[in-house]
Amino acid sequence: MGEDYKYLTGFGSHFATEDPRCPDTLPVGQNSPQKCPRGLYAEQLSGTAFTAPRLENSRSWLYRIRPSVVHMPFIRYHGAPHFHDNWSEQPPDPNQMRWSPFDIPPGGSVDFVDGLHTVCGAGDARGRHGVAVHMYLCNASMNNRAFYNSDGDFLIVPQQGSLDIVTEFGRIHVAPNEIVVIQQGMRFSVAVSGPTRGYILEVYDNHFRLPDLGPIGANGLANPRDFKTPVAWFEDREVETFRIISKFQGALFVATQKHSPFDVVAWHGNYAPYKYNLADFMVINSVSFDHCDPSIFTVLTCPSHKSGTAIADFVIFPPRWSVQEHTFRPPYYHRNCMSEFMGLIYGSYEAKEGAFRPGGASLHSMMTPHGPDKNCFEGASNAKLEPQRVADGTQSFMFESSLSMAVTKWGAETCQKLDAKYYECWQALEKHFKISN
Ligand SMILES: O=C(O)Cc1cc(O)ccc1O
Ligand SMILES: [Fe+2]
Repeated sequence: MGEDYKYLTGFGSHFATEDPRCPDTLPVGQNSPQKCPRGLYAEQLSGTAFTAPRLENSRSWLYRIRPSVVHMPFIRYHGAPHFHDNWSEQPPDPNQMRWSPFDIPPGGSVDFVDGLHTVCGAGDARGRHGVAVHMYLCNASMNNRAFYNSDGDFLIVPQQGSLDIVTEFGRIHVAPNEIVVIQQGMRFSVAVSGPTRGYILEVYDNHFRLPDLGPIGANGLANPRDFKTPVAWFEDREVETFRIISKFQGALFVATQKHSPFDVVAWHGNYAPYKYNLADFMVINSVSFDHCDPSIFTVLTCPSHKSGTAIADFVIFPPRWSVQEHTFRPPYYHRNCMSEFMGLIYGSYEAKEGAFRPGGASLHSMMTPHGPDKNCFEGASNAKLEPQRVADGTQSFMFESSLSMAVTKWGAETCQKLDAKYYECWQALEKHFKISN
């Protein structure tokens, strides 16, 4: 359970950690000694180009029982047929989309990897430019299997059921209302207990970072010290067949080996997975009037080369006080040059209390109009503007991308969750116009 897990704190820190069973394992004063302590192999995992600017440069040194290269050749893997990056399966569709909660398969034989389903995305893994949104819908633990993504990073948002994740860097427990980021190349294995569902934001271009705070100052929003990276943990386990599954150029491959890849006894560096509890987010908002843009709720951002424009932002709508005077407080009506994918962890979302439910989703594509439904508009236009708690007992979020995302065939048809009547929630909005004010 969660209590056994130990973490180091700080976003992007330069960590140094040894499994407590093996102190004094990290080489002192150098990375590649002629012989590593305890007969381990040294292996570097690079998260940026060797020559990336120092502030962005990320890599870690892993001291492991065997180097990762000890595996049989990769062959194609066909176990997760709905997990892909083919964005041309469906004709473009600019309509507002809303999905009912995605079904978790019955029984107990679908693990995290085989339960990956791509909903929408854009870009190209070969060009290292793109974004994808996936659901994981599973009910079984990965058994002698590990996964890594050669194409980009995963930001995982559990919605139902917690995940016990073994990584090369150590063990992470993550529950709904927490997120975990596992970057390109890191091997991990997910154990679940029962029906399990969540969302994944995958980015190809860059790693996630904390947003700049500008005039907010040095503190606020997601604070660096609340990000948690696991301490080193290893197992020295030989098995008949351990499968390493990789997503490479959008396709899945599997290689077998006869030992657990979770054999890193100690590691140091600043390229490591981390988790974050959304309850730790310090919310900033208007205390006078008007509705701030949702960027005030940005937890993490994956920047593009265009200044201030994200490949994808991870934005949350946390429980908070709403105090604005003479203001329409819910989200405004909106057309955006970005794509907005939203999900709900629990509770309801203030702009649409109806059929947007936990484990479901919505997509408002580029320039597609959206905003409060009729009930929300009428209610908020006439509400007494007292200080009020909003979003209590709820947690919704948005993946906002500067890329124009296409919906997969699974997202549009196979999942059978797309609500053809979503548009109706706006049709009853009345004309209130009077030429005399
Ligand atoms: O519900 C949405 O569409 C997300 C959203 C929230 C908000 O507070 C302002 C703009 C916006 O797009
Ligand atoms: Fe919006």
